[in-house]
Amino acid sequence: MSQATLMDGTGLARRIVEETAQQAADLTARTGVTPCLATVLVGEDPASVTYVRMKQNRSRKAGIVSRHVSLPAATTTAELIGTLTELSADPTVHGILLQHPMGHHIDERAAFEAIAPEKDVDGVTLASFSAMSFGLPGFSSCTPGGIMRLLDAYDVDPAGKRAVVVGRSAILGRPVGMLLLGRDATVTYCHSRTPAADLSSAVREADIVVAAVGRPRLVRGEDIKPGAVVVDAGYNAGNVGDVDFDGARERASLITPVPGGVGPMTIATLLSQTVEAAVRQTGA
Ligand SMILES: Nc1nc2c(c(=O)[nH]1)N[C@@H](CN(C=O)c1ccc(C(=O)N[C@@H](CCC(=O)O)C(=O)O)cc1)CN2
Repeated sequence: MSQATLMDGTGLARRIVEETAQQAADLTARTGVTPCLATVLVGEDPASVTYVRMKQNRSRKAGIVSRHVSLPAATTTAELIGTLTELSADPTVHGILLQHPMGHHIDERAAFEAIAPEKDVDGVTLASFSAMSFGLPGFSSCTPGGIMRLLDAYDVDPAGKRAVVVGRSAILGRPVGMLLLGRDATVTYCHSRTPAADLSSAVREADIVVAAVGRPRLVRGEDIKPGAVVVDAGYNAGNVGDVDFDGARERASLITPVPGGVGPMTIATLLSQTVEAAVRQTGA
Protein backbone atom coordinates (compact mmCIF):
# COMPACT_ATOMS: atom_id res chain seq x y z
CA MET A 1 0.00 0.00 0.00
CA SER A 2 1.37 3.46 -0.85
CA GLN A 3 2.15 5.82 1.97
CA ALA A 4 1.45 9.52 2.27
CA THR A 5 4.19 12.00 1.41
CA LEU A 6 5.60 13.76 4.46
CA MET A 7 5.18 17.53 4.57
CA ASP A 8 8.63 18.77 5.55
CA GLY A 9 8.06 21.61 7.99
CA THR A 10 11.68 21.63 9.08
CA GLY A 11 13.00 22.26 5.55
CA LEU A 12 10.39 24.88 4.68
CA ALA A 13 10.91 26.65 8.02
CA ARG A 14 14.66 26.75 7.39
CA ARG A 15 14.10 28.49 4.05
CA ILE A 16 11.68 30.99 5.62
CA VAL A 17 14.16 31.78 8.41
CA GLU A 18 16.94 32.31 5.83
CA GLU A 19 14.73 34.77 3.92
CA THR A 20 13.76 36.44 7.20
CA ALA A 21 17.43 36.83 8.17
CA GLN A 22 18.09 38.52 4.82
CA GLN A 23 15.14 40.91 5.36
CA ALA A 24 16.37 41.71 8.88
CA ALA A 25 19.88 42.43 7.57
CA ASP A 26 18.46 44.66 4.82
CA LEU A 27 16.40 46.62 7.35
CA THR A 28 19.42 47.12 9.60
CA ALA A 29 21.59 48.21 6.67
CA ARG A 30 18.97 50.72 5.48
CA THR A 31 17.82 52.17 8.80
CA GLY A 32 20.24 51.11 11.54
CA VAL A 33 17.29 49.42 13.27
CA THR A 34 17.61 45.77 14.32
CA PRO A 35 14.27 43.97 14.78
CA CYS A 36 13.61 43.02 18.40
CA LEU A 37 11.29 40.31 19.74
CA ALA A 38 10.35 40.41 23.43
CA THR A 39 9.38 37.03 24.89
CA VAL A 40 7.41 36.92 28.14
CA LEU A 41 7.13 33.75 30.21
CA VAL A 42 5.12 33.39 33.41
CA GLY A 43 6.29 30.51 35.60
CA GLU A 44 8.61 27.65 34.72
CA ASP A 45 6.52 25.07 32.88
CA PRO A 46 9.28 22.90 31.33
CA ALA A 47 7.69 22.69 27.86
CA SER A 48 7.12 26.46 27.77
CA VAL A 49 10.71 27.10 28.91
CA THR A 50 11.91 24.92 26.01
CA TYR A 51 9.66 26.63 23.43
CA VAL A 52 10.71 30.13 24.56
CA ARG A 53 14.37 29.14 24.45
CA MET A 54 13.88 27.82 20.90
CA LYS A 55 12.28 31.15 19.93
CA GLN A 56 15.17 33.11 21.47
CA ASN A 57 17.87 31.00 19.81
CA ARG A 58 16.25 31.10 16.39
CA SER A 59 15.64 34.85 16.70
CA ARG A 60 19.34 35.44 17.22
CA LYS A 61 20.21 33.21 14.25
CA ALA A 62 17.87 35.33 12.10
CA GLY A 63 19.50 38.61 13.21
CA ILE A 64 16.62 39.52 15.54
CA VAL A 65 17.44 40.88 18.99
CA SER A 66 15.84 38.71 21.68
CA ARG A 67 14.73 40.34 24.91
CA HIS A 68 13.36 37.97 27.52
CA VAL A 69 11.20 38.74 30.54
CA SER A 70 10.76 35.86 32.97
CA LEU A 71 8.05 36.39 35.59
CA PRO A 72 7.36 34.26 38.68
CA ALA A 73 4.44 31.82 38.61
CA ALA A 74 2.62 33.95 41.23
CA THR A 75 2.54 37.01 38.93
CA THR A 76 -0.92 38.59 38.94
CA THR A 77 -2.88 39.56 35.85
CA ALA A 78 -2.36 43.24 36.74
CA GLU A 79 1.41 42.80 37.02
CA LEU A 80 1.55 40.91 33.73
CA ILE A 81 -0.51 43.61 32.03
CA GLY A 82 1.93 46.17 33.44
CA THR A 83 4.89 44.36 31.83
CA LEU A 84 3.12 43.99 28.47
CA THR A 85 2.04 47.65 28.51
CA GLU A 86 5.65 48.74 29.08
CA LEU A 87 6.92 46.55 26.24
CA SER A 88 4.12 47.83 23.99
CA ALA A 89 5.28 51.41 24.63
CA ASP A 90 8.99 50.67 24.17
CA PRO A 91 10.05 51.83 20.68
CA THR A 92 13.04 49.44 20.60
CA VAL A 93 10.69 46.41 20.84
CA HIS A 94 8.93 45.48 17.57
CA GLY A 95 7.21 42.23 18.49
CA ILE A 96 5.86 40.73 21.72
CA LEU A 97 5.29 37.05 22.46
CA LEU A 98 3.44 35.99 25.59
CA GLN A 99 3.97 32.27 25.97
CA HIS A 100 0.83 30.18 26.41
CA PRO A 101 -0.44 28.51 28.63
CA MET A 102 -0.21 30.68 31.75
CA GLY A 103 -1.33 29.85 35.29
CA HIS A 104 -5.08 29.39 35.78
CA HIS A 105 -5.20 32.48 38.04
CA ILE A 106 -4.29 34.70 35.09
CA ASP A 107 -6.96 36.29 32.92
CA GLU A 108 -5.37 35.22 29.67
CA ARG A 109 -7.64 37.29 27.42
CA ALA A 110 -6.96 40.47 29.41
CA ALA A 111 -3.22 39.78 29.21
CA PHE A 112 -3.23 39.19 25.45
CA GLU A 113 -5.23 42.40 24.94
CA ALA A 114 -2.44 44.39 26.65
CA ILE A 115 -0.21 43.71 23.63
CA ALA A 116 -0.21 46.60 21.15
CA PRO A 117 -1.81 45.31 17.91
CA GLU A 118 1.13 46.49 15.78
CA LYS A 119 3.47 44.39 17.98
CA ASP A 120 1.17 41.35 18.13
CA VAL A 121 3.44 39.15 16.01
CA ASP A 122 1.92 36.03 17.61
CA GLY A 123 -1.57 37.04 16.42
CA VAL A 124 -3.27 36.61 19.80
CA THR A 125 -5.26 39.84 20.23
CA LEU A 126 -8.91 40.20 19.26
CA ALA A 127 -7.86 42.86 16.75
CA SER A 128 -5.52 40.38 15.03
CA PHE A 129 -8.15 37.62 15.12
CA SER A 130 -10.81 39.85 13.56
CA ALA A 131 -8.47 41.15 10.87
CA MET A 132 -7.32 37.62 10.05
CA SER A 133 -10.91 36.32 9.98
CA PHE A 134 -11.86 38.94 7.39
CA GLY A 135 -8.66 38.63 5.34
CA LEU A 136 -7.52 42.12 6.35
CA PRO A 137 -3.88 43.11 6.93
CA GLY A 138 -2.48 42.05 10.29
CA PHE A 139 -0.60 39.20 11.87
CA SER A 140 -2.04 35.69 11.97
CA SER A 141 -1.58 33.34 14.91
CA CYS A 142 1.75 31.67 14.25
CA THR A 143 0.78 28.01 14.09
CA PRO A 144 -2.27 28.62 11.85
CA GLY A 145 -0.21 30.95 9.63
CA GLY A 146 2.51 28.30 9.44
CA ILE A 147 -0.02 25.61 8.54
CA MET A 148 -1.36 27.69 5.64
CA ARG A 149 2.18 28.25 4.34
CA LEU A 150 2.82 24.52 4.53
CA LEU A 151 -0.38 23.76 2.59
CA ASP A 152 0.60 26.33 -0.06
CA ALA A 153 4.10 24.88 -0.34
CA TYR A 154 2.57 21.48 -1.15
CA ASP A 155 0.03 22.98 -3.59
CA VAL A 156 -2.96 22.12 -1.41
CA ASP A 157 -5.74 24.52 -2.41
CA PRO A 158 -8.45 24.50 0.30
CA ALA A 159 -11.09 26.01 -2.03
CA GLY A 160 -14.13 23.76 -2.24
CA LYS A 161 -12.57 21.15 0.05
CA ARG A 162 -14.17 19.81 3.21
CA ALA A 163 -11.90 20.64 6.14
CA VAL A 164 -12.30 19.42 9.69
CA VAL A 165 -10.52 21.26 12.49
CA VAL A 166 -10.22 19.25 15.68
CA GLY A 167 -9.78 21.82 18.48
CA ARG A 168 -11.05 25.31 19.20
CA SER A 169 -8.28 27.05 21.15
CA ALA A 170 -7.77 30.77 20.70
CA ILE A 171 -4.25 30.40 19.29
CA LEU A 172 -4.77 27.35 17.11
CA GLY A 173 -8.09 25.67 16.36
CA ARG A 174 -10.33 28.71 15.99
CA PRO A 175 -7.94 30.78 13.86
CA VAL A 176 -6.90 27.93 11.56
CA GLY A 177 -10.58 27.29 10.83
CA MET A 178 -11.04 30.95 9.93
CA LEU A 179 -8.00 30.90 7.64
CA LEU A 180 -9.34 27.80 5.86
CA LEU A 181 -12.76 29.44 5.56
CA GLY A 182 -11.06 32.51 4.10
CA ARG A 183 -9.60 30.22 1.45
CA ASP A 184 -13.08 28.88 0.61
CA ALA A 185 -12.95 25.55 2.41
CA THR A 186 -16.13 24.15 3.97
CA VAL A 187 -15.08 24.02 7.61
CA THR A 188 -16.37 21.80 10.43
CA TYR A 189 -15.08 22.21 13.98
CA CYS A 190 -14.84 19.27 16.39
CA HIS A 191 -13.54 19.65 19.95
CA SER A 192 -13.20 18.04 23.35
CA ARG A 193 -17.01 17.89 23.80
CA THR A 194 -17.72 16.39 20.36
CA PRO A 195 -18.91 12.77 20.81
CA ALA A 196 -16.38 10.25 19.48
CA ALA A 197 -18.84 8.96 16.86
CA ASP A 198 -19.40 12.49 15.51
CA LEU A 199 -15.64 13.12 15.38
CA SER A 200 -15.16 9.89 13.41
CA SER A 201 -17.88 10.74 10.91
CA ALA A 202 -16.59 14.31 10.41
CA VAL A 203 -13.03 13.06 9.85
CA ARG A 204 -14.25 10.36 7.43
CA GLU A 205 -15.78 13.09 5.22
CA ALA A 206 -12.80 15.47 5.34
CA ASP A 207 -10.38 16.25 2.51
CA ILE A 208 -8.22 18.24 4.94
CA VAL A 209 -7.85 17.29 8.61
CA VAL A 210 -6.19 19.70 11.05
CA ALA A 211 -5.74 18.15 14.47
CA ALA A 212 -5.09 20.72 17.18
CA VAL A 213 -6.66 19.52 20.39
CA GLY A 214 -3.72 18.28 22.45
CA ARG A 215 -4.88 14.68 22.94
CA PRO A 216 -2.42 12.00 21.85
CA ARG A 217 -3.65 10.01 18.82
CA LEU A 218 -7.25 11.20 19.19
CA VAL A 219 -7.74 11.12 15.42
CA ARG A 220 -7.86 7.49 14.32
CA GLY A 221 -5.95 6.40 11.25
CA GLU A 222 -8.85 4.26 10.06
CA ASP A 223 -11.10 7.36 9.91
CA ILE A 224 -8.87 9.21 7.45
CA LYS A 225 -10.44 9.44 4.00
CA PRO A 226 -8.18 7.95 1.31
CA GLY A 227 -6.17 10.78 -0.28
CA ALA A 228 -6.88 13.31 2.49
CA VAL A 229 -4.30 15.86 3.64
CA VAL A 230 -3.53 15.47 7.35
CA VAL A 231 -1.98 18.27 9.40
CA ASP A 232 -1.08 17.31 12.94
CA ALA A 233 -0.64 20.39 15.13
CA GLY A 234 -0.92 18.55 18.43
CA TYR A 235 1.78 19.16 21.04
CA ASN A 236 1.77 16.33 23.55
CA ALA A 237 4.45 15.02 25.89
CA GLY A 238 7.02 12.84 24.14
CA ASN A 239 6.57 14.56 20.76
CA VAL A 240 3.39 12.61 20.04
CA GLY A 241 0.77 14.26 17.85
CA ASP A 242 -3.03 14.20 17.93
CA VAL A 243 -3.19 11.79 14.99
CA ASP A 244 -2.45 8.07 14.86
CA PHE A 245 0.42 8.74 12.46
CA ASP A 246 1.09 5.20 11.22
CA GLY A 247 -2.59 4.48 10.56
CA ALA A 248 -3.20 7.85 8.91
CA ARG A 249 -0.12 7.59 6.72
CA GLU A 250 -1.52 4.44 5.10
CA ARG A 251 -4.52 6.41 3.81
CA ALA A 252 -3.56 10.08 3.44
CA SER A 253 -1.87 11.67 0.41
CA LEU A 254 0.10 14.19 2.48
CA ILE A 255 0.80 14.22 6.21
CA THR A 256 2.85 16.29 8.63
CA PRO A 257 5.21 14.39 10.92
CA VAL A 258 5.58 15.17 14.65
CA PRO A 259 8.23 16.39 15.18
CA GLY A 260 9.34 18.13 11.99
CA GLY A 261 5.98 19.32 10.63
CA VAL A 262 3.93 22.15 12.08
CA GLY A 263 6.20 22.97 15.07
CA PRO A 264 9.12 24.50 13.14
CA MET A 265 6.64 26.46 10.97
CA THR A 266 5.25 28.12 14.12
CA ILE A 267 8.60 29.64 15.00
CA ALA A 268 9.48 30.55 11.40
CA THR A 269 6.16 32.44 11.14
CA LEU A 270 6.83 34.24 14.42
CA LEU A 271 10.25 35.42 13.18
CA SER A 272 9.02 36.53 9.77
CA GLN A 273 6.14 38.45 11.37
CA THR A 274 8.59 40.12 13.79
CA VAL A 275 10.71 41.43 10.94
CA GLU A 276 7.56 42.54 9.09
CA ALA A 277 6.46 44.41 12.25
CA ALA A 278 9.85 46.12 12.49
CA VAL A 279 9.66 47.14 8.83
CA ARG A 280 6.18 48.62 9.35
CA GLN A 281 7.13 50.40 12.58
CA THR A 282 10.24 52.01 11.09
CA GLY A 283 8.28 53.01 7.98
CA ALA A 284 11.06 51.42 5.90
N1 LIG B 1 2.02 32.32 22.63
C1 LIG B 1 2.08 31.07 22.10
N2 LIG B 1 2.06 30.01 22.90
C2 LIG B 1 2.10 28.74 22.33
C3 LIG B 1 2.20 28.59 20.94
C4 LIG B 1 2.22 29.74 20.13
O1 LIG B 1 2.25 29.68 18.87
N3 LIG B 1 2.14 30.97 20.73
N4 LIG B 1 2.33 27.32 20.39
C5 LIG B 1 2.52 26.15 21.24
C6 LIG B 1 3.91 25.72 21.53
N5 LIG B 1 4.98 26.23 20.66
C7 LIG B 1 5.30 27.53 20.69
O2 LIG B 1 5.09 28.26 21.62
C8 LIG B 1 5.79 25.34 19.88
C9 LIG B 1 5.69 23.99 20.01
C10 LIG B 1 6.54 23.14 19.28
C11 LIG B 1 7.49 23.65 18.43
C12 LIG B 1 8.41 22.79 17.66
O3 LIG B 1 9.14 23.27 16.82
N6 LIG B 1 8.47 21.50 17.97
C13 LIG B 1 9.39 20.63 17.31
C14 LIG B 1 9.89 19.60 18.29
C15 LIG B 1 10.69 20.25 19.36
C16 LIG B 1 11.41 19.27 20.25
O4 LIG B 1 12.39 18.73 19.81
O5 LIG B 1 10.96 19.10 21.38
C17 LIG B 1 8.70 19.95 16.13
O6 LIG B 1 7.47 19.82 16.13
O7 LIG B 1 9.43 19.56 15.23
C18 LIG B 1 7.57 25.01 18.28
C19 LIG B 1 6.73 25.85 19.00
C20 LIG B 1 1.89 26.35 22.60
N7 LIG B 1 2.08 27.65 23.12
